[in-house]
Amino acid sequence: MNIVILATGGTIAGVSGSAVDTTSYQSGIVPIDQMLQGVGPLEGIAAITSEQIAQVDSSDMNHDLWLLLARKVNGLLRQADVDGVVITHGTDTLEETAYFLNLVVKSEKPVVLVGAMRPATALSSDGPLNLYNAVVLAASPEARGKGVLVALNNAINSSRDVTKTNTVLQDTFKAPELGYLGYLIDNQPSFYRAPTRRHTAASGFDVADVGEFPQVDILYGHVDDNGNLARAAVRDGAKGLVYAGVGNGNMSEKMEKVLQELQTQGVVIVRSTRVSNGIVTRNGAINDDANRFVAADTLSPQKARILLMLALLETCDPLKIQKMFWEY
Ligand SMILES: NC(=O)C[C@H](N)C(=O)O
Repeated sequence: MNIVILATGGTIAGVSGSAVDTTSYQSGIVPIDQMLQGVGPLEGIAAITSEQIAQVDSSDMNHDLWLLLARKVNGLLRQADVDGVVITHGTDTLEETAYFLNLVVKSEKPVVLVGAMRPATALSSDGPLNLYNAVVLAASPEARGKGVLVALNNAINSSRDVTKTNTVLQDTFKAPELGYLGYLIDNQPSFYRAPTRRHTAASGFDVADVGEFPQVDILYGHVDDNGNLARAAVRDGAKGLVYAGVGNGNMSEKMEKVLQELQTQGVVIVRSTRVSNGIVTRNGAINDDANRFVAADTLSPQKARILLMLALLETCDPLKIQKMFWEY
């Protein structure tokens, strides 16, 4: 088995002043070669090559790095001598990079994102075992065809459904409503379910020739929202807006009027929710047919933004985009 590790930074490569300091440290310091020295047992699992793609805190992840990663991963997975890819990443935006790649990687071969909650210098750092498990997963036949996976803390999650649920604890990556895909314990991945939505080899999205994405902004719903930020985003060039509404993607009459007005100017409006569980149903709380809005299904606002960015490369038709939100 040949596994390539692409390193982008994060806490897994972080350094703190003291071994018991697990929140004030600098992310993205330790190079991947050095990180691998701490994971000796990997030798028995796969032949590893690695490349440092970036060295950032994942709050500084950006679309240019996404495009670079997508091309890199697609190029590697086209090679017959590469069996899978592991990407080390900060945990703050790991779920976004993972879902983006889930939509644009064109291969059935495993792609696994991994990070850590404790810096590399901490007592009981979770990085080395997480990295080891990610390589085990990427080298396993069970991970093929499951889309881009997220593996931390012995749990395997689908990139579509996973989210960071706790700011500081190691047990943070979960798919609270749809559940883990499986566990990875003692070198053995055990899958209990598989993603049903289109991804990777079955995805229609292709970013091979994309230079930049249409601007899509997220707005957070709250009581007495007067729509000023929505208008400002569009003045700033937004072609799409994701509204993290209340409840079932709901909003006040005042906000609905603002978004209707922006929709008639050609801006695509997706209704997601600030609630962490549940589905935003079409024509549920709000009449999407009449407003020409799109319902985000179970995608979180940050994942809805990614799907909308990719969708807008192909169409501005809200009904076609709605279909994508039901398929991906
Ligand atoms: N645990 C982490 O990796 C958090 C860090 N701030 C990052 O996302 O890069």
